[in-house]
Amino acid sequence: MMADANKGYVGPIPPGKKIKIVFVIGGPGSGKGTQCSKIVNQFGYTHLSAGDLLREEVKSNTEQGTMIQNFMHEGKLVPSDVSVRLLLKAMLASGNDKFLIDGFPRDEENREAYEKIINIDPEFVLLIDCSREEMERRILHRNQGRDDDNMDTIRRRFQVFEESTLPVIQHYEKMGKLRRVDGTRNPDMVFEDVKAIFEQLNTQANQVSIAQTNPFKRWFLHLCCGCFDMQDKRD
Ligand SMILES: Nc1ncnc2c1ncn2[C@@H]1O[C@H](COP(=O)(O)OP(=O)(O)OP(=O)(O)O)[C@@H](O)[C@H]1O
Ligand SMILES: Nc1ccn([C@@H]2O[C@H](COP(=O)(O)O)[C@@H](O)[C@H]2O)c(=O)n1
Repeated sequence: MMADANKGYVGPIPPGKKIKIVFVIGGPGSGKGTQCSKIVNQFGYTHLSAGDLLREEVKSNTEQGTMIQNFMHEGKLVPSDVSVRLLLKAMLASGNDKFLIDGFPRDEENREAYEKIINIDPEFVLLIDCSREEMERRILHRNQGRDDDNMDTIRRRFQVFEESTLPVIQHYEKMGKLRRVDGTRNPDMVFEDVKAIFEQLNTQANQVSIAQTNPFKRWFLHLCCGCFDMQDKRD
């Protein structure tokens, strides 16, 4: 039971502190970063983009930075232990207890490394669904000077999404953790659906905390909405 006792706790984060993780995934240019900024403003999460953390590391001019740059230039996935450790470091530095992890996990290896190193079950996985033509159009108009926003690399990034990320999506779908939104509409319309998903999570969390603190309300909630059995998995 030792491993279970540590499950969910990241390094010096005190045991008992509840950490909320939401993964945000979708194809390249589907609007993950755009929706994450809106979620941060409204719901107070810390936004950690795996791609941004890797781009920051490239700027460090270290051997690891050069290795990362080569992978990114080819549109390939950087070895998972590198991206997971960058995420862990950023989580520890943030002081927040709610994280949006954007662009992660991108493949089964990412997911397994996360489960080995961080191992906090995501509350849910938000999938921003978008057609390939629309994603391509957005990336080609993005104009942020990204080294990987060129046609050759974009093609490779789409291939990685279709071959490696789809199995991760299927995994979370089977677990009942996937929340899919139609990302082809304008950003505010997409956010309406995203907002509803986060509000539902808050409502569930409130019901659980009321249920845990007050036996009468616990019984009452049981009668009203059957949430008596809802348990925080990490308790
Ligand atoms: N719903 C939308 N409708 C139209 N344009 C959008 C929408 N969402 C984002 N965009 C634009 O499309 C481009 C890509 O968006 P964004 O960077 O948020 O996508 P992403 O999924 O994070 O991309 P990547 O995976 O390549 O980092 C940006 O220029 C952004 O302004
Ligand atoms: N889990 C990840 C995420 C990203 N990468 C690399 O970064 C590139 C850009 O990612 P964006 O999310 O910013 O589009 C991506 O093409 C990969 O090269 C990664 O390796 N692992």
